[in-house]
Amino acid sequence: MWRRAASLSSSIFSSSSRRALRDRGAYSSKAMEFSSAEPFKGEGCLSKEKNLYITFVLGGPGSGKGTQCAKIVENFGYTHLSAGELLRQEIASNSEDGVMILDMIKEGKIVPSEVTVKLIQKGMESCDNGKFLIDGFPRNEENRTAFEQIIGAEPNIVLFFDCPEEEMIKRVLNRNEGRVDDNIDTIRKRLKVFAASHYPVIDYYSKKGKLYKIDAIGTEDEIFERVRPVFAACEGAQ
Ligand SMILES: Nc1ncnc2c1ncn2[C@@H]1O[C@H](COP(=O)(O)OP(=O)(O)OP(=O)(O)O)[C@@H](O)[C@H]1O
Ligand SMILES: Nc1ccn([C@@H]2O[C@H](COP(=O)(O)O)[C@@H](O)[C@H]2O)c(=O)n1
Ligand SMILES: [Mg+2]
Repeated sequence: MWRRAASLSSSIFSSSSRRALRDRGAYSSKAMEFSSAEPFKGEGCLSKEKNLYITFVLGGPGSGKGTQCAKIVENFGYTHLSAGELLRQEIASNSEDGVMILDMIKEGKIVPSEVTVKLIQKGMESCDNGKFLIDGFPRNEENRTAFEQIIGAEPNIVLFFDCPEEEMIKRVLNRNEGRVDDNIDTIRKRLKVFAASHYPVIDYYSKKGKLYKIDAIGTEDEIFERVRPVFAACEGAQ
């Protein structure tokens, strides 16, 4: 059974699971420093109603977050909430914030955290499942602290897809899904924003022993074989 986020942390992994993960190259040396359970604030309504298991999925534009999330959903029964996709749906619904969000996305900027977290909250509340992949979030420290304050929870684990810029540019330009930000000018802006804002977030979770850094070069299946053991270890610990 999935337990309340309060009682879960990377400490749920047995030492043999940790060894197996390390041997498969699923995480960096920093992330190998597992911390003990963090106190769970649990003030948000969600945390009182559901047993939560939250994974944040990080990585630059085109690093393959969405692609790998689809495989995690298929294999491990998570609910996938992509922050970018929730924002695009908000634009499509002609909501009050739609025009502001579209302008930010076209410029590769990060939308004010309260807007994004409220959309994530709605997504989490409308779902019976408590196992969430929150993709493309948090993009910066403001996102991270807003989630803690509004949702009242922390992630159990954080995946970081590590991909060179040239590869990310190539993948985004080949994506062909009609996204307004899949053009070279916006990609360059998004990469700048990513470079300027992601490190403190990664560092924060690394120090907490929650970070799994995944080498995002290879075929989609090869990369998933690096991701799989992270989730298999969680299942084994239930
Ligand atoms: N390992 C891979 N090798 C080659 N192409 C890939 C790989 N993984 C994903 N792709 C392709 O690269 C593109 C970007 O992948 P994806 O949409 O999963 O990235 P993302 O990290 O979610 O990007 P964004 O942050 O822009 O939403 C897609 O067209 C996808 O099919
Ligand atoms: N936490 C976030 C996530 C996304 N955005 C905006 O959406 C754009 C697309 O996001 P993807 O994850 O789908 O690549 C992104 O460039 C941002 O403009 C955001 O503001 N905050
Ligand atoms: Mg995506």
